[in-house]
Amino acid sequence: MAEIIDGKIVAAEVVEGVKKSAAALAAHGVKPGLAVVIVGEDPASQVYVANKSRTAKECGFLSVQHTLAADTSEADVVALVEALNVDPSIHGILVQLPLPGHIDAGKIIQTIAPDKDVDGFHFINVGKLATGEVDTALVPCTPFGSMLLIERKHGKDLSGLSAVVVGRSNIVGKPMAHLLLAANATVTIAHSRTRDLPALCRTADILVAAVGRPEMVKGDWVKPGATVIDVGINRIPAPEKGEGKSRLVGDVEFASAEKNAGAITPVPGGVGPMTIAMLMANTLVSAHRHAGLEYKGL
Ligand SMILES: Nc1nc2c(c(=O)[nH]1)N[C@@H](CN(C=O)c1ccc(C(=O)N[C@@H](CCC(=O)O)C(=O)O)cc1)CN2
Ligand SMILES: [Mg+2]
Repeated sequence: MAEIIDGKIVAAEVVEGVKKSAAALAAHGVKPGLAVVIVGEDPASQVYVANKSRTAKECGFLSVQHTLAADTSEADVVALVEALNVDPSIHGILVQLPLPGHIDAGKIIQTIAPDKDVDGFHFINVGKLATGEVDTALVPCTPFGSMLLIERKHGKDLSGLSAVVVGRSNIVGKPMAHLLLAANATVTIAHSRTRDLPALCRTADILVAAVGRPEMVKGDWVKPGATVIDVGINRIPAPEKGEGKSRLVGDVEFASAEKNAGAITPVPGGVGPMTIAMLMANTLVSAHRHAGLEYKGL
């Protein structure tokens, strides 16, 4: 049976480190500031945003939340982001996704000042990551957190290891592949058009599932001893828990995969908590950079 990688424990360690470093920054008169923008009332987004704001406060940050009505115009969201871009008390700006359909998420993301883009979605940060400038980029939180879990298992140098990333999203799949590549892994990105996906997955020493399809990756797709990072968070009906009840599952069929894997992240409690922890780390990094200070963390 696989070792279960507990993301809650690692995330708590990251947050603890951020707290200490934020306290040290206070001696320089710097208080990291995180602004979180949410448009509309998507219940899951509301929970994530509340967790982000709460964790930021726990870290000793200035935590500002802007809650906008679902019918807010794109121009008004742009204007808010532009105001935050020039607000010296704010070092990190995050616009919660998804946005309502009438707002072009790409336009909003490209409006965020790259040096405050703690989600790491701006073209500048994407380009830095893709060209190996990881040290000056802001790295997307979910892949960054996944990478930290992989590092805990395999160290920082993945030379000789083969990694398969299932999913090619801009938010997870592509940045994940770049981080693995930067760590010297031999990386393949797989997706819905990949031929014989099970066979490809079976070649992976590190298998990252980020497709958003409940329990798609089966246990017999996992090479014996592989490290499996499940990025999926899917809510599915759970009639066994009662009428109308649901439960969370990942993109990996956990019960069968844990029999083959050497180590595996659970859902919930794996990658999810790392996303919020790494957001804190990114905000801290940004606050250091804005103050002209070096951050030697993580
Ligand atoms: N602007 C952004 N929007 C979104 C991001 C993002 O990184 N930036 N990621 C996701 C949502 N997300 C954070 O925003 C997020 C999702 C899940 C978790 C998490 O801790 N999940 C728990 C389970 C939670 C539950 O019970 O529902 C877990 O996996 O243990 C944290 C953050 C989309 N939008
Ligand atoms: Mg849209």
